[in-house]
Amino acid sequence: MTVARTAERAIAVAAAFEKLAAHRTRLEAETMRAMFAADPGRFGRFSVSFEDLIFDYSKNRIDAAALVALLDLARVAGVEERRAAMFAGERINVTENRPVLHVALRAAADETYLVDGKNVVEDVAAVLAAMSDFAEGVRSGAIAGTGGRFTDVVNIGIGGSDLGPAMVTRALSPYRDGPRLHFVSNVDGAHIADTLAGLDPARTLFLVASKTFTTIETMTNARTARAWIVEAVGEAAVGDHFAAMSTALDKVAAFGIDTRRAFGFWDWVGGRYSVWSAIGLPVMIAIGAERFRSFLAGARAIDHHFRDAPLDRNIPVLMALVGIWYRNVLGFPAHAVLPYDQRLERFAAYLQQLDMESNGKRVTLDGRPVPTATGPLVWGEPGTNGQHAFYQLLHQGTDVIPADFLVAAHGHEADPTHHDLLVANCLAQAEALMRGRTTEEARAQLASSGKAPGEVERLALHKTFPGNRPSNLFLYDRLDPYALGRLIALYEHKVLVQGAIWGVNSYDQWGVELGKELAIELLPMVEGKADAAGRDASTAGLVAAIRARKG
Ligand SMILES: O=P(O)(O)OC[C@H]1O[C@](O)(CO)[C@@H](O)[C@@H]1O
Repeated sequence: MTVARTAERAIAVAAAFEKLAAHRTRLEAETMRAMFAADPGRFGRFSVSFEDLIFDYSKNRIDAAALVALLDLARVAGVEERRAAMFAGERINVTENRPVLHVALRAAADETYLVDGKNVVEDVAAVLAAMSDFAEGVRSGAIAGTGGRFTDVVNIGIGGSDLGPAMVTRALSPYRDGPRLHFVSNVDGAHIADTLAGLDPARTLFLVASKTFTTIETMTNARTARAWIVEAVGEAAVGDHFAAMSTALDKVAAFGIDTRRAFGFWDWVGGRYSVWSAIGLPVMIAIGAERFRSFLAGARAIDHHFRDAPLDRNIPVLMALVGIWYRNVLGFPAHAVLPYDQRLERFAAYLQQLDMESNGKRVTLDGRPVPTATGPLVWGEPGTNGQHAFYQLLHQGTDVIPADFLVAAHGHEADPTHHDLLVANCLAQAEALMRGRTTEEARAQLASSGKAPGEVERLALHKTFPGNRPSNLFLYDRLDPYALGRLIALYEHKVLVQGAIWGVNSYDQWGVELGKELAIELLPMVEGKADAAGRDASTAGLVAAIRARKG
């Protein structure tokens, strides 16, 4: 099976996009408000239920005919082939010559995922068992520091070795009953200094998380942590206070971490897809091995849905197609992620890496320029906070920014007062974006509030909301480990579908390299060990200014 884009396929994709342009012209004359008024069955037709999860995509500027055209695009672009190739363990990460098999990390024991003919599910199970022993040992106190039971665990990692576990442990705080967790990612010494302030070295465990075990931020922070332990409790204690998660176990050993405390994973796991692997160890320490397995099971349920559901009932496929419609057909540059859940405060940051590092690409699998726009800017904050910050622009700004709302029917707190208000706000925002308020309605409201006719006219346009602003809404019972696993997997598979349509490799990230290389070149100049001759005038000028200030 080939995942490369043949000339015939590129022509078919271009033709499918042309057809979509015709649907855009027709739908530009429509509003969602009118479509809802004309069709009481719209919610049923444009939503998909999976277990307790509802994916409502009815508040989008699409109709049945446009959806059919989008599904055709998915077919001609080879989405089904790319999906099959991923599940089959083919090397769909063509620039690094690797399979992409994060689905194997959450496989059931009786499933088979092959890499070069070998079923990797057994290896995954072995690491999970070792992680479980270690995590439960830390939680029970059987594995302790030189000063007794660990009170604090510090994960040192960045990107995929930080964002996943940090987001998930925050999201699942009602399920946390292990030691306190901290995450250090930034090379800015402030991050580790502020984190370690107040911690007891004798009761602190460090987890050094790095797929490559070469990332300069992580290695720098790990060395600082090591020095902190050595200074407080001595060189001999280092072994008791460190563990590591990596694909490079030789480098872990070279760093001086006991390989019995090193948890491995494989090069077919991308960093931004690695929270299900050993990189999830801090999550397991926080919530326990059993709940971690439930997190994996949620993702597995979505893997099966993605693999088996017909395209027109397939939630990740629909998420992707709606996104393609806005990005490529209507030309909207951004996508907002708006969880109505304070504990999902890191969710948008997590999705930024997942989506933007995956599909922020400009060439196709065979190295030609992509003929369409690719990944949008992904950003967001939890509601209701965002409502009092940037929603003004969402409602009345000159750009249209499609949004995903996420909300649970139940909160974890006993008193439902807050949660009911939260849910009402979430529904209200989605409704307001869709419906808007016409100038006539604004006038009527101003008049009924007693404003003089002149004031009514002066303010009516300011109080007009254009509406017709799209959103998806994910509703589920409760944000438990299983539900969170499902949500993340939905977005992972959305990325695959969009990457297949754009014809890009969603699984490399060469775009992060240049800055890293230049930082290494610039370091001696910042340190004053080399001069900046030959750099551009701005960089050289700034280096000189920094040197002058450092004295
Ligand atoms: O886990 P590592 O190898 O330290 O890499 C950290 C992060 O750096 C990147 O390679 C580039 O930013 C990410 O893809 C990755 O998640």
